[in-house]
Amino acid sequence: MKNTWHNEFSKDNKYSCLGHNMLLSKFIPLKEAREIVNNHQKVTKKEVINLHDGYLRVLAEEIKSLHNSPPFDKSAMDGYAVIAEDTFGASNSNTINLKIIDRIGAGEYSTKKIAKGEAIKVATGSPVPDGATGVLMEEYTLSDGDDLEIHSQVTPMENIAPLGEDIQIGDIIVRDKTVLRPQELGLIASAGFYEISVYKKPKIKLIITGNELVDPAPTIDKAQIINSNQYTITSMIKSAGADIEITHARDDFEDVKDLLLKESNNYDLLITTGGTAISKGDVVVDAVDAIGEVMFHGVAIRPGKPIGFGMINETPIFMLSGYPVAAMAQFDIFLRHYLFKMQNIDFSYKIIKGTSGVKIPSNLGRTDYVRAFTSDNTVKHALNKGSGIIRSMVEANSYLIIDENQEGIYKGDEVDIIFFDSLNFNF
Ligand SMILES: Nc1nc2c(c(=O)[nH]1)N[C@H]1C(S)=C(S)[C@@H](COP(=O)(O)OP(=O)(O)OC[C@H]3O[C@@H](n4cnc5c(N)ncnc54)[C@H](O)[C@@H]3O)O[C@H]1N2
Ligand code: MOO
Repeated sequence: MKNTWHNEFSKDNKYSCLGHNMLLSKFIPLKEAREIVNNHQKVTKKEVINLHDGYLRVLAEEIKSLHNSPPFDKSAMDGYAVIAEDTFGASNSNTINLKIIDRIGAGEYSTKKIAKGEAIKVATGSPVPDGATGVLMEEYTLSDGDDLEIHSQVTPMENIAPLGEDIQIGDIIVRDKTVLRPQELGLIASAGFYEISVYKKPKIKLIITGNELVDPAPTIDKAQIINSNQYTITSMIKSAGADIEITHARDDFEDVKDLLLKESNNYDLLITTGGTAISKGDVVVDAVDAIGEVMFHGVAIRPGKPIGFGMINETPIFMLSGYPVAAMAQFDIFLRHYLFKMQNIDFSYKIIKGTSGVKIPSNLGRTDYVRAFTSDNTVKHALNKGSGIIRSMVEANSYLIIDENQEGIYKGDEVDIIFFDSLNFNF
Protein backbone atom coordinates (compact mmCIF):
# COMPACT_ATOMS: atom_id res chain seq x y z
CA MET A 1 0.00 0.00 0.00
CA LYS A 2 1.42 3.41 -0.95
CA ASN A 3 1.61 6.14 1.63
CA THR A 4 -0.41 8.96 0.18
CA TRP A 5 -0.94 11.09 3.27
CA HIS A 6 0.27 14.61 2.91
CA ASN A 7 0.35 16.00 6.45
CA GLU A 8 3.22 16.34 8.82
CA PHE A 9 1.73 13.72 11.06
CA SER A 10 1.73 11.12 8.36
CA LYS A 11 5.29 11.82 7.35
CA ASP A 12 6.45 11.18 10.91
CA ASN A 13 4.16 8.38 11.84
CA LYS A 14 3.18 6.88 8.51
CA TYR A 15 -0.46 6.05 8.54
CA SER A 16 -1.62 3.12 10.49
CA CYS A 17 -3.12 0.29 8.56
CA LEU A 18 -5.90 -1.75 10.04
CA GLY A 19 -5.37 -4.49 7.51
CA HIS A 20 -8.14 -3.22 5.30
CA ASN A 21 -8.05 0.54 5.41
CA MET A 22 -6.18 3.61 6.50
CA LEU A 23 -6.79 4.83 10.01
CA LEU A 24 -8.85 7.97 9.90
CA SER A 25 -7.17 9.73 12.78
CA LYS A 26 -5.40 12.67 11.10
CA PHE A 27 -6.54 14.78 8.25
CA ILE A 28 -4.94 17.16 5.81
CA PRO A 29 -6.11 20.79 5.86
CA LEU A 30 -8.77 21.80 3.37
CA LYS A 31 -6.38 24.16 1.56
CA GLU A 32 -3.90 21.34 0.98
CA ALA A 33 -6.62 18.99 -0.25
CA ARG A 34 -7.82 21.66 -2.68
CA GLU A 35 -4.30 22.09 -4.02
CA ILE A 36 -3.95 18.36 -4.63
CA VAL A 37 -7.28 18.28 -6.43
CA ASN A 38 -6.38 21.37 -8.51
CA ASN A 39 -3.10 19.77 -9.52
CA HIS A 40 -5.05 16.85 -10.94
CA GLN A 41 -7.66 18.87 -12.77
CA LYS A 42 -8.80 17.34 -16.06
CA VAL A 43 -10.40 19.24 -18.93
CA THR A 44 -12.71 17.66 -21.49
CA LYS A 45 -12.07 17.67 -25.24
CA LYS A 46 -14.04 19.68 -27.78
CA GLU A 47 -16.97 18.52 -29.90
CA VAL A 48 -19.19 20.07 -32.56
CA ILE A 49 -22.90 20.17 -31.77
CA ASN A 50 -26.08 21.51 -33.31
CA LEU A 51 -26.99 24.92 -31.93
CA HIS A 52 -30.31 23.41 -30.77
CA ASP A 53 -28.34 21.41 -28.19
CA GLY A 54 -26.27 24.40 -27.10
CA TYR A 55 -28.20 25.52 -24.00
CA LEU A 56 -25.83 25.76 -20.99
CA ARG A 57 -22.94 24.27 -22.97
CA VAL A 58 -19.55 25.94 -22.86
CA LEU A 59 -18.33 27.47 -26.10
CA ALA A 60 -14.94 26.22 -27.26
CA GLU A 61 -14.34 28.84 -29.96
CA GLU A 62 -14.62 32.54 -30.61
CA ILE A 63 -17.62 33.40 -32.77
CA LYS A 64 -17.22 36.10 -35.46
CA SER A 65 -20.35 37.15 -37.24
CA LEU A 66 -20.86 36.04 -40.85
CA HIS A 67 -23.74 38.48 -41.28
CA ASN A 68 -24.85 42.01 -40.68
CA SER A 69 -27.95 42.08 -38.55
CA PRO A 70 -30.27 43.41 -39.62
CA PRO A 71 -29.02 42.42 -43.07
CA PHE A 72 -30.72 45.47 -44.67
CA ASP A 73 -32.33 48.74 -43.54
CA LYS A 74 -35.43 47.29 -41.95
CA SER A 75 -38.79 48.78 -41.23
CA ALA A 76 -39.41 48.74 -37.47
CA MET A 77 -43.16 49.35 -37.87
CA ASP A 78 -46.15 48.46 -40.03
CA GLY A 79 -46.83 51.56 -42.12
CA TYR A 80 -45.62 53.48 -45.13
CA ALA A 81 -42.07 54.02 -46.33
CA VAL A 82 -41.80 57.66 -47.39
CA ILE A 83 -39.35 60.45 -48.06
CA ALA A 84 -39.24 62.17 -44.66
CA GLU A 85 -39.19 65.67 -46.18
CA ASP A 86 -42.50 64.92 -47.94
CA THR A 87 -44.18 64.57 -44.55
CA PHE A 88 -42.86 67.69 -42.82
CA GLY A 89 -45.65 69.74 -41.27
CA ALA A 90 -48.28 66.96 -41.57
CA SER A 91 -50.78 66.82 -38.69
CA ASN A 92 -54.46 66.08 -38.08
CA SER A 93 -55.30 69.63 -39.08
CA ASN A 94 -52.81 69.78 -41.96
CA THR A 95 -52.96 66.44 -43.76
CA ILE A 96 -50.70 65.72 -46.75
CA ASN A 97 -51.54 63.37 -49.63
CA LEU A 98 -49.10 60.80 -51.09
CA LYS A 99 -49.43 58.09 -53.76
CA ILE A 100 -49.03 54.42 -52.85
CA ILE A 101 -46.88 52.81 -55.57
CA ASP A 102 -46.35 49.33 -54.07
CA ARG A 103 -47.16 47.08 -51.09
CA ILE A 104 -44.79 44.53 -49.49
CA GLY A 105 -45.03 42.13 -46.57
CA ALA A 106 -42.31 40.49 -44.39
CA GLY A 107 -40.00 38.36 -46.53
CA GLU A 108 -40.73 40.47 -49.63
CA TYR A 109 -38.94 43.44 -51.17
CA SER A 110 -40.00 46.12 -53.60
CA THR A 111 -38.24 46.63 -56.89
CA LYS A 112 -39.54 50.16 -57.05
CA LYS A 113 -37.76 53.30 -55.96
CA ILE A 114 -39.75 55.96 -54.12
CA ALA A 115 -39.80 59.38 -55.75
CA LYS A 116 -41.10 62.65 -54.28
CA GLY A 117 -44.75 62.39 -53.24
CA GLU A 118 -44.78 58.57 -53.21
CA ALA A 119 -45.10 55.90 -50.51
CA ILE A 120 -44.78 52.11 -50.34
CA LYS A 121 -46.76 50.08 -47.82
CA VAL A 122 -44.37 48.03 -45.65
CA ALA A 123 -44.67 45.52 -42.79
CA THR A 124 -42.57 45.35 -39.63
CA GLY A 125 -39.40 43.59 -40.78
CA SER A 126 -39.67 44.54 -44.47
CA PRO A 127 -36.61 45.94 -46.26
CA VAL A 128 -37.03 49.70 -46.56
CA PRO A 129 -37.47 50.42 -50.31
CA ASP A 130 -34.91 52.46 -52.21
CA GLY A 131 -35.39 56.19 -51.92
CA ALA A 132 -37.31 56.05 -48.62
CA THR A 133 -35.85 57.87 -45.59
CA GLY A 134 -38.49 57.12 -42.93
CA VAL A 135 -41.50 54.93 -42.10
CA LEU A 136 -44.77 56.44 -40.97
CA MET A 137 -46.85 54.24 -38.66
CA GLU A 138 -50.09 53.06 -40.24
CA GLU A 139 -52.11 54.57 -37.33
CA TYR A 140 -51.32 58.08 -38.64
CA THR A 141 -52.67 57.44 -42.14
CA LEU A 142 -55.92 56.94 -44.03
CA SER A 143 -55.93 55.20 -47.40
CA ASP A 144 -58.37 54.94 -50.26
CA GLY A 145 -57.08 52.70 -53.03
CA ASP A 146 -53.68 54.15 -53.94
CA ASP A 147 -54.39 57.49 -52.28
CA LEU A 148 -52.74 57.99 -48.90
CA GLU A 149 -53.60 60.77 -46.48
CA ILE A 150 -51.03 61.26 -43.73
CA HIS A 151 -51.74 62.88 -40.36
CA SER A 152 -48.26 63.05 -38.91
CA GLN A 153 -44.72 63.77 -40.01
CA VAL A 154 -41.68 61.49 -39.74
CA THR A 155 -38.12 62.54 -39.06
CA PRO A 156 -35.28 61.12 -41.23
CA MET A 157 -34.54 57.47 -40.30
CA GLU A 158 -37.58 57.32 -38.00
CA ASN A 159 -38.80 53.71 -37.60
CA ILE A 160 -35.89 52.35 -39.65
CA ALA A 161 -33.47 49.82 -38.05
CA PRO A 162 -30.30 50.44 -40.09
CA LEU A 163 -28.27 47.62 -41.65
CA GLY A 164 -25.79 46.18 -39.11
CA GLU A 165 -27.34 48.08 -36.18
CA ASP A 166 -27.19 44.92 -34.03
CA ILE A 167 -24.20 42.99 -35.44
CA GLN A 168 -21.69 43.72 -38.20
CA ILE A 169 -19.79 41.15 -40.29
CA GLY A 170 -16.59 40.17 -38.50
CA ASP A 171 -17.71 41.38 -35.05
CA ILE A 172 -16.60 39.06 -32.22
CA ILE A 173 -19.97 38.36 -30.72
CA VAL A 174 -19.30 35.55 -28.19
CA ARG A 175 -15.97 34.59 -26.68
CA ASP A 176 -14.42 31.18 -25.99
CA LYS A 177 -15.48 29.58 -22.66
CA THR A 178 -18.81 31.39 -22.51
CA VAL A 179 -21.66 29.41 -20.96
CA LEU A 180 -24.42 29.61 -23.51
CA ARG A 181 -27.67 31.11 -22.30
CA PRO A 182 -30.72 31.70 -24.52
CA GLN A 183 -29.48 35.16 -25.52
CA GLU A 184 -26.04 33.89 -26.66
CA LEU A 185 -27.75 31.13 -28.69
CA GLY A 186 -29.92 33.74 -30.42
CA LEU A 187 -26.92 35.95 -31.12
CA ILE A 188 -24.88 33.06 -32.54
CA ALA A 189 -27.80 32.04 -34.76
CA SER A 190 -28.16 35.62 -36.02
CA ALA A 191 -24.47 35.58 -36.83
CA GLY A 192 -25.08 32.67 -39.23
CA PHE A 193 -24.05 29.53 -37.32
CA TYR A 194 -26.10 26.37 -36.81
CA GLU A 195 -23.21 24.27 -35.46
CA ILE A 196 -20.79 25.26 -32.72
CA SER A 197 -17.74 23.84 -31.03
CA VAL A 198 -18.20 23.25 -27.28
CA TYR A 199 -16.34 21.46 -24.50
CA LYS A 200 -17.65 17.94 -24.03
CA LYS A 201 -19.81 17.26 -21.01
CA PRO A 202 -17.83 15.23 -18.49
CA LYS A 203 -18.98 11.60 -18.50
CA ILE A 204 -19.32 10.54 -14.89
CA LYS A 205 -19.77 7.10 -13.35
CA LEU A 206 -21.34 7.22 -9.91
CA ILE A 207 -20.78 4.00 -7.98
CA ILE A 208 -22.95 3.71 -4.91
CA THR A 209 -21.68 1.14 -2.43
CA GLY A 210 -23.56 -0.37 0.47
CA ASN A 211 -25.05 -3.80 1.10
CA GLU A 212 -27.81 -2.23 3.16
CA LEU A 213 -29.11 0.02 0.39
CA VAL A 214 -32.48 -0.43 -1.30
CA ASP A 215 -34.55 1.68 -3.66
CA PRO A 216 -37.37 3.77 -2.21
CA ALA A 217 -40.42 1.62 -1.37
CA PRO A 218 -43.36 1.84 1.04
CA THR A 219 -41.96 -1.06 3.10
CA ILE A 220 -38.36 -2.11 3.58
CA ASP A 221 -36.70 -4.90 5.56
CA LYS A 222 -35.00 -4.58 8.91
CA ALA A 223 -31.41 -3.19 8.59
CA GLN A 224 -32.08 -1.80 5.14
CA ILE A 225 -31.54 1.87 4.30
CA ILE A 226 -33.09 3.72 1.40
CA ASN A 227 -30.52 4.79 -1.15
CA SER A 228 -31.03 8.56 -1.22
CA ASN A 229 -27.55 9.39 -2.54
CA GLN A 230 -28.62 8.06 -5.94
CA TYR A 231 -30.92 11.10 -6.12
CA THR A 232 -28.95 13.80 -4.29
CA ILE A 233 -25.55 13.22 -5.85
CA THR A 234 -26.95 12.44 -9.29
CA SER A 235 -28.89 15.69 -9.42
CA MET A 236 -25.90 17.64 -8.14
CA ILE A 237 -23.74 16.13 -10.90
CA LYS A 238 -26.35 17.02 -13.51
CA SER A 239 -26.64 20.55 -12.16
CA ALA A 240 -22.91 20.95 -12.82
CA GLY A 241 -23.48 20.15 -16.50
CA ALA A 242 -22.16 16.57 -16.51
CA ASP A 243 -23.63 13.31 -17.84
CA ILE A 244 -24.09 10.59 -15.26
CA GLU A 245 -24.58 6.85 -15.10
CA ILE A 246 -25.05 4.96 -11.84
CA THR A 247 -24.03 1.51 -10.66
CA HIS A 248 -24.87 0.02 -7.30
CA ALA A 249 -22.05 -2.15 -5.90
CA ARG A 250 -21.87 -4.43 -2.89
CA ASP A 251 -19.23 -3.82 -0.21
CA ASP A 252 -16.88 -6.41 -1.63
CA PHE A 253 -13.22 -5.50 -2.12
CA GLU A 254 -12.68 -7.61 -5.26
CA ASP A 255 -15.97 -6.54 -6.87
CA VAL A 256 -15.37 -2.86 -6.17
CA LYS A 257 -11.75 -3.09 -7.34
CA ASP A 258 -12.69 -4.80 -10.63
CA LEU A 259 -15.53 -2.37 -11.25
CA LEU A 260 -13.36 0.69 -10.63
CA LEU A 261 -10.61 -0.63 -12.87
CA LYS A 262 -13.05 -1.33 -15.70
CA GLU A 263 -14.91 1.98 -15.40
CA SER A 264 -11.72 4.03 -15.16
CA ASN A 265 -11.29 3.26 -18.86
CA ASN A 266 -14.85 4.21 -19.78
CA TYR A 267 -15.45 7.50 -17.97
CA ASP A 268 -13.83 10.92 -17.48
CA LEU A 269 -14.33 10.81 -13.73
CA LEU A 270 -15.44 8.29 -11.12
CA ILE A 271 -17.38 9.13 -7.98
CA THR A 272 -18.19 6.66 -5.24
CA THR A 273 -20.35 7.02 -2.15
CA GLY A 274 -19.95 4.92 0.98
CA GLY A 275 -17.13 2.82 2.27
CA THR A 276 -14.81 5.68 3.25
CA ALA A 277 -14.68 4.95 7.00
CA ILE A 278 -12.86 2.13 8.73
CA SER A 279 -15.19 -0.81 9.23
CA LYS A 280 -14.53 -4.01 7.33
CA GLY A 281 -17.21 -3.18 4.77
CA ASP A 282 -15.43 0.07 3.93
CA VAL A 283 -13.52 -1.22 0.93
CA VAL A 284 -13.48 1.69 -1.52
CA VAL A 285 -10.28 3.43 -0.45
CA ASP A 286 -8.37 0.15 -0.29
CA ALA A 287 -9.68 -0.83 -3.72
CA VAL A 288 -8.44 2.44 -5.22
CA ASP A 289 -5.12 2.01 -3.44
CA ALA A 290 -4.76 -1.47 -4.95
CA ILE A 291 -5.23 -0.38 -8.56
CA GLY A 292 -4.24 3.29 -8.55
CA GLU A 293 -3.12 5.97 -6.16
CA VAL A 294 -4.95 7.50 -3.22
CA MET A 295 -3.83 11.14 -3.14
CA PHE A 296 -5.56 11.82 0.16
CA HIS A 297 -8.04 10.16 2.45
CA GLY A 298 -9.34 12.38 5.22
CA VAL A 299 -9.63 16.17 5.20
CA ALA A 300 -10.07 18.42 8.22
CA ILE A 301 -13.62 19.44 7.37
CA ARG A 302 -16.98 18.83 8.89
CA PRO A 303 -19.12 17.28 7.67
CA GLY A 304 -17.35 15.04 5.20
CA LYS A 305 -13.98 14.35 6.82
CA PRO A 306 -13.41 10.84 5.36
CA ILE A 307 -13.43 12.11 1.74
CA GLY A 308 -10.86 10.45 -0.49
CA PHE A 309 -9.34 11.51 -3.80
CA GLY A 310 -7.21 9.44 -6.11
CA MET A 311 -6.27 8.50 -9.65
CA ILE A 312 -6.84 5.22 -11.47
CA ASN A 313 -5.24 5.05 -14.92
CA GLU A 314 -5.23 8.86 -15.25
CA THR A 315 -8.91 8.93 -14.30
CA PRO A 316 -9.65 10.97 -11.18
CA ILE A 317 -11.85 9.43 -8.49
CA PHE A 318 -13.63 11.22 -5.67
CA MET A 319 -14.58 8.92 -2.81
CA LEU A 320 -17.53 10.46 -0.99
CA SER A 321 -19.01 9.31 2.29
CA GLY A 322 -22.11 7.21 2.45
CA TYR A 323 -23.78 9.59 4.90
CA PRO A 324 -26.14 11.67 2.74
CA VAL A 325 -25.29 15.07 4.23
CA ALA A 326 -21.55 14.38 4.26
CA ALA A 327 -21.67 13.34 0.59
CA MET A 328 -23.59 16.49 -0.38
CA ALA A 329 -21.20 18.74 1.54
CA GLN A 330 -18.20 16.99 -0.03
CA PHE A 331 -19.72 17.63 -3.44
CA ASP A 332 -20.27 21.29 -2.56
CA ILE A 333 -16.75 21.70 -1.21
CA PHE A 334 -14.81 19.91 -3.97
CA LEU A 335 -16.76 18.42 -6.82
CA ARG A 336 -18.84 21.24 -8.21
CA HIS A 337 -15.72 23.29 -8.92
CA TYR A 338 -13.99 20.28 -10.39
CA LEU A 339 -16.83 19.47 -12.78
CA PHE A 340 -17.15 23.09 -13.89
CA LYS A 341 -13.41 23.38 -14.47
CA MET A 342 -13.52 20.18 -16.54
CA GLN A 343 -15.69 22.18 -18.94
CA ASN A 344 -13.53 25.32 -18.63
CA ILE A 345 -16.09 27.16 -16.52
CA ASP A 346 -14.50 29.43 -13.97
CA PHE A 347 -16.84 29.11 -11.01
CA SER A 348 -16.46 30.59 -7.58
CA TYR A 349 -18.76 30.53 -4.61
CA LYS A 350 -20.57 33.69 -3.70
CA ILE A 351 -19.64 34.25 -0.08
CA ILE A 352 -21.85 36.75 1.73
CA LYS A 353 -20.87 38.48 4.96
CA GLY A 354 -23.54 38.09 7.62
CA THR A 355 -24.02 37.91 11.35
CA SER A 356 -24.50 34.86 13.48
CA GLY A 357 -27.56 35.00 15.69
CA VAL A 358 -26.45 31.83 17.47
CA LYS A 359 -23.45 30.38 19.28
CA ILE A 360 -21.81 27.44 17.42
CA PRO A 361 -18.97 25.33 18.81
CA SER A 362 -16.16 24.15 16.51
CA ASN A 363 -12.62 22.78 16.74
CA LEU A 364 -9.45 24.59 15.81
CA GLY A 365 -7.76 23.06 12.77
CA ARG A 366 -11.00 22.05 11.06
CA THR A 367 -13.14 23.94 8.53
CA ASP A 368 -16.84 23.56 9.28
CA TYR A 369 -19.64 23.94 6.77
CA VAL A 370 -22.49 24.38 9.22
CA ARG A 371 -25.96 23.93 7.79
CA ALA A 372 -27.75 27.15 8.63
CA PHE A 373 -31.05 28.90 8.21
CA THR A 374 -30.24 32.48 7.31
CA SER A 375 -32.60 35.38 6.76
CA ASP A 376 -31.88 39.13 6.62
CA ASN A 377 -28.19 38.16 6.48
CA THR A 378 -28.45 36.75 9.99
CA VAL A 379 -28.02 33.08 10.84
CA LYS A 380 -31.16 32.25 12.80
CA HIS A 381 -30.55 28.50 13.33
CA ALA A 382 -27.51 26.28 13.03
CA LEU A 383 -28.47 22.74 12.08
CA ASN A 384 -25.22 21.03 13.03
CA LYS A 385 -26.86 17.65 13.34
CA GLY A 386 -25.58 14.21 12.33
CA SER A 387 -24.48 13.60 8.77
CA GLY A 388 -27.35 11.19 8.23
CA ILE A 389 -29.99 13.87 8.85
CA ILE A 390 -30.93 14.65 5.26
CA ARG A 391 -33.87 16.74 6.47
CA SER A 392 -31.38 19.31 7.77
CA MET A 393 -30.38 20.09 4.15
CA VAL A 394 -34.01 20.89 3.39
CA GLU A 395 -34.53 23.00 6.52
CA ALA A 396 -31.27 24.90 6.02
CA ASN A 397 -30.84 27.39 3.17
CA SER A 398 -27.12 28.07 3.53
CA TYR A 399 -23.74 27.03 4.87
CA LEU A 400 -22.03 29.09 7.56
CA ILE A 401 -18.30 28.55 7.16
CA ILE A 402 -16.11 28.38 10.24
CA ASP A 403 -12.46 28.79 9.34
CA GLU A 404 -9.91 26.29 10.66
CA ASN A 405 -8.22 29.08 12.65
CA GLN A 406 -11.40 29.91 14.52
CA GLU A 407 -12.64 28.11 17.59
CA GLY A 408 -16.38 28.51 17.69
CA ILE A 409 -18.72 31.31 16.73
CA TYR A 410 -20.37 33.63 19.21
CA LYS A 411 -23.70 35.34 18.86
CA GLY A 412 -23.10 38.63 17.02
CA ASP A 413 -19.91 37.49 15.25
CA GLU A 414 -19.45 38.39 11.58
CA VAL A 415 -19.59 35.17 9.52
CA ASP A 416 -19.17 33.91 5.94
CA ILE A 417 -22.33 32.47 4.43
CA ILE A 418 -22.93 30.60 1.17
CA PHE A 419 -26.58 30.34 0.13
CA PHE A 420 -27.55 27.00 -1.38
CA ASP A 421 -29.38 28.84 -4.18
CA SER A 422 -26.14 30.44 -5.33
CA LEU A 423 -24.64 26.98 -5.94
CA ASN A 424 -26.97 26.10 -8.79
CA PHE A 425 -26.14 26.10 -12.47
CA ASN A 426 -27.44 29.60 -13.17
CA PHE A 427 -24.96 31.88 -14.84
N1 LIG B 1 -14.68 4.57 13.73
C1 LIG B 1 -14.98 5.51 12.87
N2 LIG B 1 -16.18 5.47 12.32
C2 LIG B 1 -16.53 6.43 11.44
C3 LIG B 1 -15.63 7.46 11.14
C4 LIG B 1 -14.36 7.45 11.72
O1 LIG B 1 -13.49 8.32 11.47
N3 LIG B 1 -14.06 6.43 12.57
N4 LIG B 1 -16.06 8.45 10.31
C5 LIG B 1 -17.47 8.75 10.33
C6 LIG B 1 -17.81 9.71 9.36
S1 LIG B 1 -17.36 11.30 9.70
C7 LIG B 1 -18.50 9.43 8.25
S2 LIG B 1 -18.98 10.68 7.18
C8 LIG B 1 -18.88 8.07 7.92
C9 LIG B 1 -18.45 7.70 6.52
O2 LIG B 1 -18.85 6.42 6.34
P1 LIG B 1 -18.79 5.66 4.97
O3 LIG B 1 -18.39 6.56 3.88
O4 LIG B 1 -17.99 4.45 5.18
O5 LIG B 1 -20.28 5.33 4.70
P2 LIG B 1 -21.07 4.06 5.11
O6 LIG B 1 -20.53 3.50 6.34
O7 LIG B 1 -21.16 3.23 3.92
O8 LIG B 1 -22.46 4.73 5.41
C10 LIG B 1 -22.67 5.65 6.45
C11 LIG B 1 -24.18 5.80 6.67
O9 LIG B 1 -24.78 6.34 5.52
C12 LIG B 1 -25.74 5.43 5.00
N5 LIG B 1 -25.63 5.42 3.55
C13 LIG B 1 -24.60 4.91 2.85
N6 LIG B 1 -24.84 5.05 1.55
C14 LIG B 1 -26.04 5.63 1.42
C15 LIG B 1 -26.84 6.01 0.32
N7 LIG B 1 -26.45 5.76 -0.95
N8 LIG B 1 -28.03 6.60 0.54
C16 LIG B 1 -28.44 6.81 1.80
N9 LIG B 1 -27.73 6.48 2.90
C17 LIG B 1 -26.55 5.88 2.71
C18 LIG B 1 -25.37 4.09 5.55
O10 LIG B 1 -26.43 3.22 5.54
C19 LIG B 1 -24.87 4.48 6.93
O11 LIG B 1 -25.99 4.68 7.77
O12 LIG B 1 -18.28 7.14 8.79
C20 LIG B 1 -18.31 7.49 10.15
N10 LIG B 1 -17.78 6.41 10.88
O1 MOO C 1 -17.81 14.24 9.31
MO1 MOO C 1 -18.77 12.85 8.76
O2 MOO C 1 -18.23 13.44 7.48
O3 MOO C 1 -20.24 13.13 8.15
O4 MOO C 1 -19.76 13.07 10.11
